[in-house]
Amino acid sequence: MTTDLDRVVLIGVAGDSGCGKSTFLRRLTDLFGEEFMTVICLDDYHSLDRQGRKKAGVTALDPKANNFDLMYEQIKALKEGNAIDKPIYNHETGMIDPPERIEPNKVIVIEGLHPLFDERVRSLLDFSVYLDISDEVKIQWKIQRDMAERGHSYDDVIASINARKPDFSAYIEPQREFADVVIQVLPTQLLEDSDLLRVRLIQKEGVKNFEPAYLFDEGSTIDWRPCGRKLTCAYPGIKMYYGPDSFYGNEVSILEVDGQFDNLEEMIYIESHLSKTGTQHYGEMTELLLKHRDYPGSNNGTGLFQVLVGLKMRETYEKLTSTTTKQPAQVSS
Ligand SMILES: Nc1ncnc2c1ncn2[C@@H]1O[C@H](COP(=O)(O)OP(=O)(O)OP(=O)(O)O)[C@@H](O)[C@H]1O
Ligand SMILES: O=C(CO)[C@H](O)[C@H](O)COP(=O)(O)O
Repeated sequence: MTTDLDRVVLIGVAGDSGCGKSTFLRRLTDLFGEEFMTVICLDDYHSLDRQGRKKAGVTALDPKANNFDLMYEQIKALKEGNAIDKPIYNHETGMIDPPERIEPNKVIVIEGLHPLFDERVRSLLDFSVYLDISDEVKIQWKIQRDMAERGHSYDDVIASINARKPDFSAYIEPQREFADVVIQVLPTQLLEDSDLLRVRLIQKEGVKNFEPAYLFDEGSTIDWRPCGRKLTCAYPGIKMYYGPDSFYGNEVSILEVDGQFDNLEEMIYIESHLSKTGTQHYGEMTELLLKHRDYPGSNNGTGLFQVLVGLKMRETYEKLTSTTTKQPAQVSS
């Protein structure tokens, strides 16, 4: 087929199941538009179905249960502007369904357990994020969802997290090293036994087409307590941090928010102290948060950083597409 797409931009969203990938993708849709963004769930590249995994004694997180050759070939084809016939993993039956045709699009997002696992797939990505949820928080979120919506017991939830843990540590978590940004979600340091969150945005330095966002003064180290006249906060307030660090031996800069925002309208105060956010007009970040105040995490650092990472993805997209000189339409067999 031929396509008039000048440049297909490929984004990777990595993380365990139940770590907020769908919420993040809904926020991305606001920025790219549903029509121009196609999401591919990498569960569709499971090579073993549920029964096959049971027989082989492997989990879906194990590379042996996934077809990375096909993943690479198909993602590469999409990036080159060609349509693919992608397999479908059916979560209801646990079986592999007949394939579906996927056309290339301006933005292709590959999301799931392994977008950064295979070196060949990784090399195709234009920007990537890893959603890094600490065990304590993962348990909290899974309990909320799986007990309330899926009828699982507390013990089921803990058992399923524990059963996945060895493969998660072996195959999923190490992908953090390769992400351009990591959104790390940890329990608060402001109070003991609280469900408040401390959220860190770990931004890799030196990545092409990506300049990390910063607070006040680029490259310095800042501790900021923004609560006061311009930001109302309930006890124990909010603590923000910005500074340089190293992560898997890479130079990074970290932005951090610990605590919860009481009045989302006042987010403009925080936004006006952040720079290189990728916004296209003053207050855009606050507007995007306010648009979906009902999404989980909108009143803490998870929502704020998901929006910020989305804006940086859009900025990367703009940079890549504005520098592309128009190529003749591709012809493939
Ligand atoms: N920022 C957040 N704050 C609080 N809870 C959250 C947050 N993000 C997600 N959750 C909780 O985790 C659940 C799973 O979120 P989401 O569906 O976005 O994750 P997912 O990674 O797409 O999951 P899956 O792959 O299992 O579909 C939500 O229903 C919600 O209960
Ligand atoms: O980690 C997962 C990603 O969503 C799933 O557990 C994996 O895809 C297997 O799915 P299922 O449990 O429905 O067979």
